[in-house]
Amino acid sequence: MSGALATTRAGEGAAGLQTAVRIRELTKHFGSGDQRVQALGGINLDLYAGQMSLIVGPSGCGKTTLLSVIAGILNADQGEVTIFGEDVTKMSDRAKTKFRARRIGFVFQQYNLLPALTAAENASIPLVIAGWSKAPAVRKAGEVLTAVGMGKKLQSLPSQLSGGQMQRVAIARALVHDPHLLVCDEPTAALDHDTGLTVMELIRESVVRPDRAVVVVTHDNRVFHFGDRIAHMDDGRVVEIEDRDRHAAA
Ligand SMILES: Nc1ncnc2c1ncn2[C@@H]1O[C@H](COP(=O)(O)OP(=O)(O)OP(=O)(O)O)[C@@H](O)[C@H]1O
Repeated sequence: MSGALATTRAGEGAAGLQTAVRIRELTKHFGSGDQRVQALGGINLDLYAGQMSLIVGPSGCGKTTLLSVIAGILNADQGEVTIFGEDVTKMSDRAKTKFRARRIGFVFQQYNLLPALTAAENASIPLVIAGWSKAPAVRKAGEVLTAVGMGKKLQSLPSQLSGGQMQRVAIARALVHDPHLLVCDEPTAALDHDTGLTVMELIRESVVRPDRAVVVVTHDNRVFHFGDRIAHMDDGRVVEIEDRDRHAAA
């Protein structure tokens, strides 16, 4: 597909869209002394609601580190990350865990399904963690699984599913608690090309709503065209931002 493409310098914003993720002067190092590695070297980036944003760049440039800080899994050294107006970098670990459970959904390259649980039970986990009792949680998970094309596999175990089907279960699990932000780390990396495209389409359809945002880390350039905003990273920095008008005439 093709659409109008605008390239801006890192840090510039797009007008008229609600900011979902606001990142300012974010730094992160690992190790110390000779082993010290700068993973993030002062990131400034805005990602918008109603959009799918991609974070791309060469191996080791800091993509997963950035996604982990956005998702509140990893603490930054310095800087600020606000998610729909809430500053995760200022939260206590306890508050962050609660915030994550309520507001964020996760999809990873590895599906991380529990092998002894059915598809519906796996997808219900965030609701059970949020305090739902099992029967309504599994029922709700069944609805979301049906919406992602897995209605006939609710009782299947992960070992009975293909990679693409397992990723659909993982997507249903990520969406079941109706998060505002969906973060995906290489969601297509373990899938063949066509299945990868279907999964990206599904993620896009499921989350691109005015009050929701999705951020995908990927090195798979075959899925770049799904992005509304593409942040290119190199050596711990955002070096270029592409904004694509998906509705523009080809
Ligand atoms: N836990 C860690 N301990 C030490 N160094 C780390 C750790 N995690 C990441 N790094 C280093 O930080 C830098 C950024 O890593 P990161 O995993 O964020 O990159 P990436 O762009 O996601 O790479 P890839 O595409 O290969 O997954 C790399 O130099 C990496 O070796």
